[in-house]
Amino acid sequence: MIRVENVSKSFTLHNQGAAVIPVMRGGELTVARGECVALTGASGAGKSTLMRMIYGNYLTASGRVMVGDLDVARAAPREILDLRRNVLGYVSQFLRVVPRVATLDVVAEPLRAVGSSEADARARAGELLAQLNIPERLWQLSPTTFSGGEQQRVNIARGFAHPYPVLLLDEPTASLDATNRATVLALIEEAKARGTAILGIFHDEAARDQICDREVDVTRFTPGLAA
Ligand SMILES: Nc1ncnc2c1ncn2[C@@H]1O[C@H](COP(=O)(O)OP(=O)(O)OP(=O)(O)O)[C@@H](O)[C@H]1O
Repeated sequence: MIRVENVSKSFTLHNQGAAVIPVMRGGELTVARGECVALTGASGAGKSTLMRMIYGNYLTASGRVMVGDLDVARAAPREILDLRRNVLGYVSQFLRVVPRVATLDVVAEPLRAVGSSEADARARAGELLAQLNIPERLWQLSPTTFSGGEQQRVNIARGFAHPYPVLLLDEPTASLDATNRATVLALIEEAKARGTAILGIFHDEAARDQICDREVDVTRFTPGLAA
C-alpha cells in the first residue's frame, strides 16, 4: 500500500543565504496490507521528514512515493486531499482543531467527510471516546482546553474513526498512561487485522516490539550518516 522508491529531499534555508541541507538520499520503503512497519534511527535522521513526504506535506525532490495507486510526489493538491479523506490517515502527536467545535464533532468529522450518516458518525465517535476514557461530560466541549493527554486521546479517536486502508502514526502512545496505552495498542492491532497498512514512529520500544512486524532504519538514507 505504501511504496517509497529512491526518494531524496533537501531543505533550502532562504533566511540563511539559501543554504541547501540534504536530509535524505535513496529512501526506500514498502508497507503491505496488514503490516506495521516502524521507522527508526537517531534524532534528526529524517523519520518525520519521510512521514511528511508520504502525507504530502513536504515536497519530494526526486523518486516516487506511492500510496495505493497515487504517486504523492507528483499528485495535484486535489488528489492529495482526496487521498487523505478516503485512504490515508495520519495521527500526529498534537491535536490541531478549529476552536469551538465540540469534541464529539471533531472525532465524527472524518466519517462525515466520507459520507457516513450523522447518526453512525456520532455513534462511532462516542464509542471511541468512551474506549479512550474521555468522560462523556466533556464530549460537547471543545478540546482546546483539554489536558495534553486528553487532547492526544481525542486525536487518536479522530485518527481511528474512519477505517483508513493506510495509517501514519507519529508517537501514538507518547504521554499516555498504561490503560490508555493498552487501548491504543489494541486499536492498532484491530486496524492491522482488517488489513490496514501502518507506518509509525514509536519511541516506546515495548509498543514497537509488540505491534510492529519490521523496522526500517532511516539512517541508511541520511546523507553523511549512511554506512
Ligand atoms: N522544515 C525544515 N526546514 C529545514 N530543515 C528541516 C526541516 N524539517 C526537518 N529539517 C531537518 O531535517 C533533518 C531531519 O529531521 P526530522 O525531523 O525528519 O528527524 P527525525 O528523525 O524525525 O528526528 P526526531 O526523532 O528528533 O523527531 C534534521 O536535520 C532537521 O533539522
